[in-house]
Amino acid sequence: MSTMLAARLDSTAIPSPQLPSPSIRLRFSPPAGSRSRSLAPRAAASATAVATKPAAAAAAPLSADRTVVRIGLPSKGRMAEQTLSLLKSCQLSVRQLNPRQYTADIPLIPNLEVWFQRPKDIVRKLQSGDLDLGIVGFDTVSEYGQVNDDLVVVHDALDFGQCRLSLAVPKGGIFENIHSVEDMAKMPEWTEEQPLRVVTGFGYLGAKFLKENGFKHVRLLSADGALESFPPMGMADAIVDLVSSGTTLRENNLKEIEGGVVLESQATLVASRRSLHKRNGVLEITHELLERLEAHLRASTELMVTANMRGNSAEDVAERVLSLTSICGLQGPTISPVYCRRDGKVAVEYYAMNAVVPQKLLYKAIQQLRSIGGSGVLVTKLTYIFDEETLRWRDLLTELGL
Ligand SMILES: Nc1ncnc2c1ncn2[C@@H]1O[C@H](COP(=O)(O)OP(=O)(O)OP(=O)(O)O)[C@@H](O)[C@H]1O
Ligand SMILES: O=P(O)(O)OC[C@H]1O[C@H](OP(=O)(O)OP(=O)(O)O)[C@H](O)[C@@H]1O
Ligand SMILES: [Mg+2]
Repeated sequence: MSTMLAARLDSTAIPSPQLPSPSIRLRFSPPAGSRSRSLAPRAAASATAVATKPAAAAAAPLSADRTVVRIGLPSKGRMAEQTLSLLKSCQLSVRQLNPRQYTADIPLIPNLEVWFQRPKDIVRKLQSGDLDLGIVGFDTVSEYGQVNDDLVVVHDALDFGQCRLSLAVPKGGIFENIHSVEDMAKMPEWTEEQPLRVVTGFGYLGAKFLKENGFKHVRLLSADGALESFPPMGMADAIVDLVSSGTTLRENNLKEIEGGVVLESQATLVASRRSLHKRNGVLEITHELLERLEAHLRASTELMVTANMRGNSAEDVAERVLSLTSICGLQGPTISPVYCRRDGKVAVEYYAMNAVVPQKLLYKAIQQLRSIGGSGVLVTKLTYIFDEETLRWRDLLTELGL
């Protein structure tokens, strides 16, 4: 049975399990997709800031006697495996000698210690100075990262754990004709005596969202899991929970409504600002992680295609290849002669064409290459595409004032 706590939402306080006072600073950066997304958590709630930082939440001092850098990775749940697999794809395999141990290492980065922790504890330990870096969902960073503004989202889109924090209500009954948050806030059913009961594991974000959307009479209930069962059981009117495929909502006769997305989330790499500034090695390790992650994720949607083409010259082959819509390469295709021996002499009859092709255009590229005389087409996966510079790194330095 889930634990359940109740909090009343009034016009001044935003309850949060970890906040000593209702004065909270919520810091969202610009939406992902923009050039400056390196420090940019994606937030449907794009609003910046509510009030000031609570004095009691000032950052704990950094322990100077720790020389090793620490990264927190999810110890369990759906993100644990995908985090390890992403790191492995970047040649950063995590070596855990004993599965019952909470520590591990990454042989390629000797000064980095891995700590397996629950996602919310990763955020808390970043804030307390016990961790320097972490991989967690943006939802968790946003919910538990409000105590101080020490957290920096270094990579906002690690391309797994995609979900949204959303308000959902029963499909029928009093909600049958309710299709938007606006409609819902105006429902006459919610009174001081009988407030809207919303169950959520996201007390801070949920309360903030409801308040910003004009809900006056709300009773916030906190629960750990199976939130979707609360409305059908009559224990709550609505939920604020994570949605991915929407299956759990559907199976429980719940629906999302227009304007009800509180936050878009996916896995992020987060760092402690103080560690980046003050702890030896953190900035360098963050740079390497960021370079590898960004280059790997950039490469993950592309394939390298090599084909042999008959031609009179490299230019002749290039002319034909450049006429294809599916092959553009990074800077353009590379065309190089394939040497063979003819009548005792070195000759060139074929040229090899190399180009990076978006995965979704692969089949079209092969058809088009064949149509201009391409043969022996080889397709290889790419591990990395390193650009001239890592955009997120530049943004991080700017954010840190370096
Ligand atoms: N259905 C989902 N699809 C994709 N990502 C999700 C989904 N649910 C949660 N996530 C992401 O994965 C993170 C971890 O969720 P997970 O369910 O593994 O742990 P938890 O809910 O914090 O713990 P537990 O379920 O054990 O109480 C979430 O913070 C969120 O970022
Ligand atoms: O939209 P869907 O793809 O159906 O996913 C949404 C469900 O996933 C999460 O639950 P989880 O599986 O983590 O179980 P939990 O409630 O125990 O956390 C979330 O809390 C939803 O219940
Ligand atoms: Mg869960």
